[in-house]
Amino acid sequence: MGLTSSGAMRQCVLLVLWLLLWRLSVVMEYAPHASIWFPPVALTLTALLFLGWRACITLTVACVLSTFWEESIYMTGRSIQELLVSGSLFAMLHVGVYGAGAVVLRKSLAHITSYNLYSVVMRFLLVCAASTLLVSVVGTLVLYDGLASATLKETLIAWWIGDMSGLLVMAPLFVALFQRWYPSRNFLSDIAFVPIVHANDFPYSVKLLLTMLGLLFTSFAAYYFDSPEIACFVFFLAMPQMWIVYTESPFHAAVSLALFGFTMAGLVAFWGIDTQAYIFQFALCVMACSTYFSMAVPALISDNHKLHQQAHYDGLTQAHTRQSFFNTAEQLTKQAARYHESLSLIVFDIDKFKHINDSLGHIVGDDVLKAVAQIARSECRESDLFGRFGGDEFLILLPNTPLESGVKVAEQIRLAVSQVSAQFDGIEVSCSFGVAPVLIAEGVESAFELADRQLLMAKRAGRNQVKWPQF
Ligand SMILES: Nc1nc2c(ncn2[C@@H]2O[C@H](COP(=O)(O)OP(=O)(O)OP(=O)(O)O)[C@@H](O)[C@H]2O)c(=O)[nH]1
Repeated sequence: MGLTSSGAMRQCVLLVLWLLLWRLSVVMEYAPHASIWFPPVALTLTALLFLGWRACITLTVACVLSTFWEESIYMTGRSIQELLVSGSLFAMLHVGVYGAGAVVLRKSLAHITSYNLYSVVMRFLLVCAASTLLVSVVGTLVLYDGLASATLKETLIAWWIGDMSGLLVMAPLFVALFQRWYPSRNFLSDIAFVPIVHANDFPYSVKLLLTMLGLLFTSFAAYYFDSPEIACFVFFLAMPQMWIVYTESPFHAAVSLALFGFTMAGLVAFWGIDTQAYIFQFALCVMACSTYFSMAVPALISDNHKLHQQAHYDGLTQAHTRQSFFNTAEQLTKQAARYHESLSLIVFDIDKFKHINDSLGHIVGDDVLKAVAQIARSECRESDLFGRFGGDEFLILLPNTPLESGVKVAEQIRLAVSQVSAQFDGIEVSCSFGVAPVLIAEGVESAFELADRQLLMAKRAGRNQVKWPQF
């Protein structure tokens, strides 16, 4: 019952929202009955994508109601029967063609990743262009006096551009919103990346404000000077939009595009610059296409960052992986040679860790590993290099540290590890340590062999102790 009523509620929201968007589109009416900014089409495609045939009835009702509403605005004197026929034809065309578009897109949206983003974008753009062209041609010929219409060309082009810009600009935002309502659909989930940005980047609101001010200024100048050349400056606003695309989430990019579309439609209507409306609409379409193709770049950067993290840091303990540890240690050794500094290497291993795993399970074992790693790190300096050799064995490279100081650090860690026992209901947790100096001429690998031998001696001597070579 709860599900049914929430489903009915969503259908009502869909109906009201569609009609409101339809009413808004009238502000950009360019030719009789054709607006060059028609956002309800994006809601149609998205609803059909997510709800399939369940959206058809609601959208059909919306199309018929909009025909009656249109009549109340334009008073063309059509009878109720004529309005019903006209509304039904509009609904069949609108729902039928965009429904077919939704079927084509459904599969590709479910398998979208940053690697195939460009091909999905290409498919989306083709579906947008083809479906809007088909709807506008058939719609103009069937619904508005056919070839005899005195405004055939104007109506057709306005209808096509209006539907196309509405679809291009609003569909991603609606997909993101519907995704929240219907999480099981899982569209776009693989490109829900967090962009990598510099700490000193400006906040989203500033970028958005800049774009809106640019739009306000350009539209005012186009109105004031009544100049299509000046209106062309709107293409430059692709720059702040690209800034948003590269540094913000895909959702933020979709919001800014939608906001740009709505504000632009409002400003063109407000200033009454209908003659330049096409320039603004083309700029909007170009901006939308650039936005989608450019999204691949931050998505790939984000993927790259994730891969880099996985390659360099162990997922469980956040210590450097073995490979990353030895690569970085090599660099630090070269630096130490340059400045005639000493380096020490600590190798340590949890005592009888197999027993902890076997008696308490691997999940607790993992928690012990994490806790030991955290304690060891807390005893180190920022400049020390902490790595996981594998299993329960860890490595610490201590720059600018002679062997005696390295032994002291190992001893501190050994004492601190006893705190871990308290965290795990008194399980005995201890570690054995081997410490060795890193001799510049011999490198880190041989220091590791030496320290590892000391660790073995510590194990043989009864564990929970630190061993180092006596020179
Ligand atoms: N929970 C968990 N266990 C791991 C992980 N990696 C390795 N191990 C286990 O850690 C244990 C390592 O045992 P060893 O170091 O060989 O021996 P030990 O029991 O610690 O004995 P000593 O080192 O001689 O004190 C093995 O049982 C591995 O299966 C891990 O990521 N998580």
